[in-house]
Amino acid sequence: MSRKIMVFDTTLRDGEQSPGCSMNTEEKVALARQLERMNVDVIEAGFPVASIGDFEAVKSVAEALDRTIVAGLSRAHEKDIHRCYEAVSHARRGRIHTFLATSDIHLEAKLKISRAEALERAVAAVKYARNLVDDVEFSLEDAGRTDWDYMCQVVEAVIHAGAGTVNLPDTVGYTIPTEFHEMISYVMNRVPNIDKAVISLHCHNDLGLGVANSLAGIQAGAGQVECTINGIGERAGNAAMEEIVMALKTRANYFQAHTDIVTEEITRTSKLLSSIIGVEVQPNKAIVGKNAFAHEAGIHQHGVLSDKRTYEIMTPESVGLAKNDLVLGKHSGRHAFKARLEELGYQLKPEILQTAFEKFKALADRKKEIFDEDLEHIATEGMKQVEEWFVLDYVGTTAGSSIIPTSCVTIRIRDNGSERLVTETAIGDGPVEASFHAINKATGYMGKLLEYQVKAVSKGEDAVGDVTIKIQFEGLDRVVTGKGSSTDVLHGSALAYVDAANKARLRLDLIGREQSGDSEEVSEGV
Ligand SMILES: CC(=O)SCCNC(=O)CCNC(=O)[C@H](O)C(C)(C)COP(=O)(O)OP(=O)(O)OC[C@H]1O[C@@H](n2cnc3c(N)ncnc32)[C@H](O)[C@@H]1OP(=O)(O)O
Ligand SMILES: CC(C)C(=O)C(=O)O
Repeated sequence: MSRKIMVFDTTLRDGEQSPGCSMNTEEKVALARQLERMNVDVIEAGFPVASIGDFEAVKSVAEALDRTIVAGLSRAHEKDIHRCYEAVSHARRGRIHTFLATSDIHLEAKLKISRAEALERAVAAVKYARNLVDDVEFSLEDAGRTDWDYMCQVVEAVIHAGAGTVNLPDTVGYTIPTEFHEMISYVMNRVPNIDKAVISLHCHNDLGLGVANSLAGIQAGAGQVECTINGIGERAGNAAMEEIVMALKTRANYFQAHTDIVTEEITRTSKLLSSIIGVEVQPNKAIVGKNAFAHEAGIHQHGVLSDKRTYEIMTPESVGLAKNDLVLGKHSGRHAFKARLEELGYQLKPEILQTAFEKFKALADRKKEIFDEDLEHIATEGMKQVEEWFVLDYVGTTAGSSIIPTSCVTIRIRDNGSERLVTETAIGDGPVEASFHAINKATGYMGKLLEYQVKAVSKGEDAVGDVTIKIQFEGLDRVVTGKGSSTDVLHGSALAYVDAANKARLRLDLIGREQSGDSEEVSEGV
């Protein structure tokens, strides 16, 4: 008999902890909808006490979903748990996920409390959460380095206190598969009330073993696995959902376990995430890498031509790689546009859809054919939803082998209902850098370029170039991602930089409001 394994997706929480992978509320909701379409069982949408923006995002995801359980994370503190409750209570099915570290290194060096005190706090946190909601998960942070007998005591106590799910994370990716299998088996066999809760796994990838450990834990009897799309997450990332799901599907007989994930949605979800965070997966990444189903060598090609099963252990179609031939163009209307976007996983609000449709028409006038990549790009642009204080009015550059690259920009600055135009000129090592310097001068926001990526998002000579940049602005606590696109790379780069400046301005505004205790509803844009 095949056991059902619950899939707990934490792309929007642990995944978002990857540097430069922050998402705004609109983006989180779009991804959450796609995750629901994929049929994940639980979506962890954020850490509500962390900021007003995170709270709003969890609340909005909770409101947007129809059937998936929406979880929020909280420390083992009443204030955190209550804030989490305020956000997840908007879901049809809300879960409070609370945690406390249990390894001696974390207890002694970080929390500075004894094992007995940690046990007491864990139980108190679960009881407090259970008074608010029925569905409570407790995580023993750094379980991978926790003493096994103490771990069993904590697991037994939190189940007794009302936790329906108990998570045993390998927080720092320290364990190896055989050892992790033994650890989970130990807990499953020793804890007397273990059948009253689902045991969950949450494996990090510091030694590249996140997926292997997750599969070992499933074999040992765990009923829930926590993971992220594309394996994004703190440090080296989390176990990649697509790899776990396809391993269980491809080796179903071996594992005698399955998930309810609609695997044909995997590619679409992976691409949606990449386009939101501006981070591509490596070409040789299992399941979702560009080369995952490509065959280059003659012997392989010969084999595949004879019978695909010689070199393919799963079909590209099973992960949603089937080619779509529907081409939209300038004669297409709103219905076809909306329908295709929905097929691609984008359900945009009517006002965003209208702007996206206008952009699509403008692009269709310039390009012969519009491909899915163009549509994905337009939809992602629409989801940015960042209030625009700065709008690029003009950018012009001069460059060549014997002139110093110089750029002139005009920025429209909107503030409190008024508008003014500011024009600045600057030089740089290249034309792109010159335009960034000129934008710094015009906006007054001084940024330093950390990463620059340009990619043709569609096919043909008239392809749209998608520019993604990561900028560290002075006075800002995090790196900001800016995106811009144009058939002209210099124009796309300037648009990306202005986008980043708008996000920096929004973030500084948000920090100002949090410091002044103003909890008026805002959504975080970076
Ligand atoms: C393994 C994981 O991924 S855990 C999740 C990690 N994610 C995050 O931390 C993102 C969200 N975090 C935040 O926004 C902030 O850290 C906050 C709002 C939670 C706390 O901010 P601050 O109050 O400024 O505290 P700071 O982050 O500097 O330190 C953490 C504090 O929480 C305590 N703490 C850490 N884990 C827990 C826990 N599970 N339960 C209770 N307290 C905890 C630490 O001991 C420390 O306490 P102290 O301030 O009394 O020394
Ligand atoms: C809080 C828990 C689930 C976590 O993220 C970890 O241990 O890595």
